[in-house]
Amino acid sequence: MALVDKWSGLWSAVASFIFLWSMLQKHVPPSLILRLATWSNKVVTYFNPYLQITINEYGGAERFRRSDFFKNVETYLSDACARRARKLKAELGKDSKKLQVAVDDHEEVTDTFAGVTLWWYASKKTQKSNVVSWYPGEDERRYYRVVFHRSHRDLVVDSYLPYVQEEGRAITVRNRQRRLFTNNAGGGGGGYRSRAWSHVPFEHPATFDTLAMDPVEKETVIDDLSAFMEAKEYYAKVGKPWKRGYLLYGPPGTGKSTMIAAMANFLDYDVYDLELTAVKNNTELRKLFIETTGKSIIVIEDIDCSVDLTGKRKEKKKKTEEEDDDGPKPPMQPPEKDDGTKVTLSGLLNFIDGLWSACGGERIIIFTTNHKEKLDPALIRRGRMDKHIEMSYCTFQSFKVLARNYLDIHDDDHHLFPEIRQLLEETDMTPADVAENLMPMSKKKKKDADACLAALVEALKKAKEDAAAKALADAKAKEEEEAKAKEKAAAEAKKAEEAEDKKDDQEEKDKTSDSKKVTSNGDIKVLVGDK
Ligand SMILES: Nc1ncnc2c1ncn2[C@@H]1O[C@H](COP(=O)(O)OP(=O)(O)OP(=O)(O)O)[C@@H](O)[C@H]1O
Repeated sequence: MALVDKWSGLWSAVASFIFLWSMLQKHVPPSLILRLATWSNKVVTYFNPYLQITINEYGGAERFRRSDFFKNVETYLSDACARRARKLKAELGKDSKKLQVAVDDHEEVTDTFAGVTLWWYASKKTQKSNVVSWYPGEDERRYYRVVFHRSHRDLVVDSYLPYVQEEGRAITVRNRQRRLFTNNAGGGGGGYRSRAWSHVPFEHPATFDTLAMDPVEKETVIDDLSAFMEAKEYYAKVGKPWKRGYLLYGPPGTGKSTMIAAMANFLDYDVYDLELTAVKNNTELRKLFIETTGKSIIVIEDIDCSVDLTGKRKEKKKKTEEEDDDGPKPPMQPPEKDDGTKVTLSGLLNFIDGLWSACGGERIIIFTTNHKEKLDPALIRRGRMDKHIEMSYCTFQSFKVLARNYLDIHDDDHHLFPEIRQLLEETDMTPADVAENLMPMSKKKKKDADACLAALVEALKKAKEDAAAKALADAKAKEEEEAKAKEKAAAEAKKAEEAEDKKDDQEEKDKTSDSKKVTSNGDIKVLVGDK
């Protein structure tokens, strides 16, 4: 009965308020109503201890683009607070295969930061526009609103919101589908909407666990990458762009590309595979670089074969040295010209450490080569290529990684291991060739570790025999070449000796005939010959 009384009291109060309000609107001028509303707002604000901050989906400098801050808040709330919400929505992200679950509109969730409670509220407002929207929902603008006690204003503005922004960004990076980019021929300069890079999802499964290489060297690379990732402030402090260069060198099939994939997976970076032969000139190269994003690895494979960047300076230098030895100094060599028709060494050096290499930050540049000695020293000096990593033939340590990957052998006591260790020390076989031997012989046949290892032993023995035969043939060829050279030198020496003898004989003959002339003529002038 008491409850019914309370409700009827409330309804009558509401009804009185509505009546009063309608009377007020009828009899009081609108300017006074506006002033009354402003005052009442002020009174409410004065007594309300809570503040609110709104983060709009569009607005400010980003009128036509979804605000990054809004996206980061959305990601943060989905990750940190969605579990506490009762109304959620699920969407398939643009770049992600993962289902993204977010807090639904008109739903409130709480969060705590440094012991302070905050309330988040998601909602949307409809744009008032005369223009008919093209897509359903286009005129709706969503926003997030955070409410907190006014005593925590500084904490929220200075610490909490930047934290939400950073966390949201980090979660986005963790969840995104990474991409493998390749440059389009012509640098994407083919008109409207043409792009410099095309991409596919990056799904290479290689990791440092599956990479076969010397464990100590592997650890050094991992440490180096970890230090790079965490060194944002250090690079800023010393005034260097946040980038690092790696040179991977070694024979084909030793795992250079596999190492790049392992690095990308370790760092969670995108990969830009730059095909230099498809780049027209330095301008295009610069454009390609500018269009890369941060948190990426830029790779130029087989740099020695990509463009003629290697020999020119050396040839010029050699020529200059030869001419120095032989006589007059040549005129100064002109610097390598950029006539806009090719990528030059200086263009590539600019690409690595030019001014614009600082934009975006957090980039790794990797060159690979099978012939380190062919590269211009300027290209690979420390500071440009900070770390040189040699990928070598398969060692026993590397083999053990491959045996674990391919055959699930986790201990060292397989009876064939000692023989394999011995053979690997005696012969050069790339990890690619070792891996090939560890693959199951046919799809139908069950993978048999013993059979695979036996096949590897045979392959190693054969490789050893082939190498020995080749070394023998090479030595024989060298011996024959040396013998031939010796023979040739001896023949030439003999020829020279004979020529010398002939010359001496002739001189002797000439002397005899001249002296005869003197005796018969008795004329002194005839002594110097026929002249
Ligand atoms: N060190 C390694 N660890 C694990 N697998 C390897 C390794 N080296 C080679 N492989 C295997 O051999 C294949 C070829 O290796 P990869 O392409 O990485 O060699 P590369 O040195 O880049 O060769 P190239 O110089 O010809 O480009 C890889 O797909 C991988 O299966």
